[in-house]
Amino acid sequence: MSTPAAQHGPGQAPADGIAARARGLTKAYGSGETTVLALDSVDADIARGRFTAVMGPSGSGKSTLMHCLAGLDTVSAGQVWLGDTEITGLKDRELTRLRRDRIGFMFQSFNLIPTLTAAENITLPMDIAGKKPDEKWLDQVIDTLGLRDRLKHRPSQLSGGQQQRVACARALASRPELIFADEPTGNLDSRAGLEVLGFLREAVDQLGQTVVMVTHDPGAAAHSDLVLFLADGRIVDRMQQPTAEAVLERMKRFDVSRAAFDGGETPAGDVNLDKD
Ligand SMILES: Nc1ncnc2c1ncn2[C@@H]1O[C@H](COP(=O)(O)OP(=O)(O)OP(=O)(O)O)[C@@H](O)[C@H]1O
Repeated sequence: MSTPAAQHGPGQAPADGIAARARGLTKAYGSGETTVLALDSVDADIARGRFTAVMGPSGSGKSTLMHCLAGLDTVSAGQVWLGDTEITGLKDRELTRLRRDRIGFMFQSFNLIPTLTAAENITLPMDIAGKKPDEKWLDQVIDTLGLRDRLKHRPSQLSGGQQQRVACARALASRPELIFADEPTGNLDSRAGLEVLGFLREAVDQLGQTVVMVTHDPGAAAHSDLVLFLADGRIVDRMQQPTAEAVLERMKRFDVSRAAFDGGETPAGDVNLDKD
């Protein structure tokens, strides 16, 4: 599914159908003996109009990968494209504009403004950008998310699930090229979590959006089209059309290899450490 890095010069457009692309993406924190290699030469393609989940043990680099793909963090080496724009090397101001205009974000903690109504929260990023929302699209998003009768409520008057639906509508409002969701169900009970996952699925299937979701939950990952598994800063496996059971089984193998490693033994041997 990937094209060798050598085929891409700086700023050269990636092929159609790819919403975001990373080549040789490397991120190190700190320096000298305390250096942590959070991402180790990652190659990844995020397919347009698809729902991609990112999973892996704690500290494997999931958030760092998302932050680097979204232009929220600088990279140590390698290249990242959003659509046909190479974002590695862009200046802060250009990155801010790119994130505002082309990317939607959802976080575990909703990040809504408490003094604003649901409607105001949904359009806030566009208001800040001085852009008028496409009313037809916005109506469709609000109806798809079942928020029509909650628009005048403030976040404190909404349940967690409703607040996350508002955050989802905010992410969708500008019809972004890519939505990044970082543990979007982490603060929700299982029923509200399922609802939000269902809406993300609908955003992909019915509204044609592209979603990348970081999660620890195999059940949540099962709503995606493709799971990327990270371990020690590398993509070590991919699973198409995942089921919760298959994802859980795959995650257990990380535990086995980690336990063996911690015990000073050779890892179980069934973990696929091949990149791409
Ligand atoms: N700002 C930072 N400074 C130093 N090290 C960092 C920083 N951010 C992340 N790291 C390290 O980089 C590695 C990857 O972190 P990251 O948060 O991407 O992992 P993760 O898979 O998202 O973890 P979790 O599932 O626990 O959220 C970890 O070893 C972490 O300690």
